[in-house]
Parts: sequence; C-alpha cells; structure tokens
Amino acid sequence: MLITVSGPPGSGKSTNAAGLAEALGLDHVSGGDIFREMAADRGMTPVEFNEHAEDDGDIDRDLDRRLREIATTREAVVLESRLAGWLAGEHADLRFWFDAPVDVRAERIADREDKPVSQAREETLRREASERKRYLEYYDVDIDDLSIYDAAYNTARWGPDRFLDALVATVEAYDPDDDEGKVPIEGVSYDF
Ligand SMILES: Nc1ncnc2c1ncn2[C@@H]1O[C@H](COP(=O)(O)OP(=O)(O)OP(=O)(O)O)[C@@H](O)[C@H]1O
Ligand SMILES: Nc1ccn([C@H]2C[C@H](O)[C@@H](COP(=O)(O)O)O2)c(=O)n1
Repeated sequence: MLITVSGPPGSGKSTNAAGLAEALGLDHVSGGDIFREMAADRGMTPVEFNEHAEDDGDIDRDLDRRLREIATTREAVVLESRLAGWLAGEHADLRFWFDAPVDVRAERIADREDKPVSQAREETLRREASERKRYLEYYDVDIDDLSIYDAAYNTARWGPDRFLDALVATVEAYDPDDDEGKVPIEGVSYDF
C-alpha cells in the first residue's frame, strides 16, 4: 500500500504521517527529512536552503525526482511532502491533504522553531506564494487544486490523537479493489 500525505507548512504532515505509518506497520518517508539532509550536505540550514531553492530550481527538482522514484518503486510506505500526491500519481492507493488555518499553522511553526508567531506567519505566507509559483512553472501543478485528493482534513478541528484515529479508520475503510471515484492525474510534467 502507498499512502501520500501533502499539505502546506505546519499542517501536521510529518507528525501524522509518522503516526499513521507506525499504526499501520508501513515505512514513513519524509520529504522534509530528505530536504534537511540535502541542506546539511551543502552546509546550509533548512531556512537558508529554502531561500536558495527560490533561485535554484534544481533543488526542488532533485528532491521531487527522489520522491517520485520512491513512489514508483516502493510499497508499504506513507510518503509525505508538499507534492507527494501529485508525484505519486496513479501509484498511490490513497492521497491525503492536510491543512489548517494559517494562524494555527503559524502558531505551530513558531512553537516548533522557537520564533515569534508574527515572523512564522509572514515567512510561511511568503514561502507558500513562492512555492505556488515554482510548482506551476516546473510541473504545471496548481497546488491549490485539491481535486486529486481522496480526503482533505482541517487538522485544527481534531486533537492529535483523535486525528490519527480518524486517519487510521479511513485507511481501514479503503477497498483496494474499488476504484470508483478515483481521480486520474493528468497533465503533470514530471520533468525533473
Ligand atoms: N491534529 C493536530 N492537532 C494539533 N496539533 C497538531 C496536529 N497535528 C500536528 N500538530 C502539531 O503541529 C506542529 C507542526 O506539525 P508538523 O511538523 O508535522 O507539520 P508539517 O506539515 O510536517 O510542517 P512542514 O511542512 O513545515 O515540515 C507539530 O508541533 C505537531 O505536534
Ligand atoms: N519541492 C519541495 C520542497 C520542499 N518540500 C518540503 C520538505 C519540508 O517538509 C519542507 C521544507 O521545510 P519548510 O519550508 O516547511 O520549513 O518542504 C517538499 O516537500 N517539496
């Protein structure tokens, strides 16, 4: 089984993808971990590397190529990244989208990164605008198009434990032999 988890910064992808993988006995592959490894290899912090990615399109393409490779060759994985659902395409059994209001996400990020909420909010909005433009330019992907997802959640509506229970229940209700309503992914240029 391949499950993808996508969403904006601070939506709870890493935390809940890890929990889901553990609950289901699947591997967890985090785009964030690979991104941080790539930053460390170049002697940069993730924040510096993020800024660098705005000028150097090869960073997104390199990360996304690695993630697509994983999506198309591995099984029994929860794959989590901004574009995991788009990258996995038809290889994904289930594609999830997580989100939360920007004020909530800014608070979470401020807490996680020990910075003022106003700074986290401003950085997050700026980064999202930059990513939106890059994904359109590189892959013809409109990140605001949620039509490809099998389920989209506002993680702020659920406490962490109840959210994980809801996710596990959704996966358990999944029938791999039933393709009814599955949205095909068309028009993406996997041009890494
Ligand atoms: N359902 C939830 N309810 C409340 N808090 C949550 C929930 N899910 C995750 N969180 C908290 O939100 C914070 C951000 O989560 P996480 O790091 O998983 O986000 P992310 O989407 O992976 O972010 P990024 O894209 O920036 O790496 C964490 O501190 C996590 O504990
Ligand atoms: N093309 C990309 C670029 C970045 N990501 C992810 C990986 C991390 O979770 C995150 C970077 O950290 P953040 O900006 O949220 O602090 O973005 C990706 O999935 N695809």
